[in-house]
Amino acid sequence: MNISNSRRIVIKIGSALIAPDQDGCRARYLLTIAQFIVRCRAMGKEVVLVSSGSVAAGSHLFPEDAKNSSVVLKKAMAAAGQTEMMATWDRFFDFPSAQILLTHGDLRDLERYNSIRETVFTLLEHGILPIINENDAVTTDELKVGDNDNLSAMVAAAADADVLLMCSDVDGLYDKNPNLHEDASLIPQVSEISEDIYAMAGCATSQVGTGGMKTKIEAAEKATSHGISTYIVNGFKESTFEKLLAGENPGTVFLPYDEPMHAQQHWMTHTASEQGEIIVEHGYAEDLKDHAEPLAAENISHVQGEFSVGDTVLVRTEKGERLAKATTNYSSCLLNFLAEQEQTSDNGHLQESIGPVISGQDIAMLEKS
Ligand SMILES: Nc1ncnc2c1ncn2[C@@H]1O[C@H](COP(=O)(O)OP(=O)(O)O)[C@@H](O)[C@H]1O
Ligand SMILES: N[C@@H](CCC(=O)OP(=O)(O)O)C(=O)O
Repeated sequence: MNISNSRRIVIKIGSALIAPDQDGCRARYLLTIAQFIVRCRAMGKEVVLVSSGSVAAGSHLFPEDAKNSSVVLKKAMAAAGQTEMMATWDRFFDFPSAQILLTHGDLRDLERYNSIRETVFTLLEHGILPIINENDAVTTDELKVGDNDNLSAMVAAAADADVLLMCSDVDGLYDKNPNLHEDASLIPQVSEISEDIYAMAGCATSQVGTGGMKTKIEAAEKATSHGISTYIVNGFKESTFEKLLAGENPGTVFLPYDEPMHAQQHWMTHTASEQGEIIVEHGYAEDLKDHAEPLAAENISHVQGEFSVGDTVLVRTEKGERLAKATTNYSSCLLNFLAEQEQTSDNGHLQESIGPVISGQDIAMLEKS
């Protein structure tokens, strides 16, 4: 899938494009991108914008030495800069735009995840451009995504997009950092994201970037597993967007999985956070590596953490090998109770009435790490 034959596109814009001088938002590079968005919509495509830049836009309101500041000041910068960033985008369009601020806490809660989907779909139905950013002002270490590359991939999956465009300050993924190596070569296409691909990615070197190339590859892994064609392109070049509209690849394209994960499995694998752990016995662990099958209480060695029915849990071995993430049908309290009962009576009848601890279709196998 490319831009010319796509239906719904998520475009991620990095900080360096919004606030290139780290001195408030600048239209310098945004006009071309705004025109691209307008042309996509005129072609009948739906667009969702994930925009970084609130911290970079707000930093000039604080003392110069605050730029490498504490988390608290960065949150204040984000809150102040978000207003400026939204106003900057809104000035380019003669159609309305809408602000959506998210944390990972929102995305990993299935009820809130579905609520986000409903809001995005409703905005798109009414011709309103959703502009999404991480809610830096309220997020915490435990709740945050931390970079808009991964956020844009989660948004693309939630929005059922068919293309994710990550616009950066380089042409695409190179075999090594092009800002540090003159002999770096651009990689036009990635059909499988392997450890070798990750090994090429260094960190951000711009003054304002957060994610670097590693987070873009993580994002590509999330999006392609959901069947989304993912591009890393140079947002600073006008030619980038002309080529995209012509159906060409101006940067690096990550090809989508031939057999994408089902939506629920994708959400569990890439967005949900495990609320606890179920440690399984060796026999079940070995069977699970072949195929996902229901988990019964007798296959459980023990549980860790506290979780409720319907929560996402990690299924792992005694040695810590992460096997799968799954939706549990039993709370940790009930599983611990069953474990105590096992010594005294047969609780098989209880399981017959409730069913398996984990149903086969609620298991998302994890890639061997
Ligand atoms: N293998 C690589 N290919 C391309 N860029 C790389 C690579 N490794 C590290 N980088 C760095 O990643 C930067 C892009 O990430 P980042 O600064 O976070 O951009 P953005 O703000 O657009 O997300 C590039 O400017 C480059 O310095
Ligand atoms: N929520 C942050 C996003 C930070 C971020 O991911 O920046 P970048 O690596 O430039 O896309 C902000 O608006 O500054």
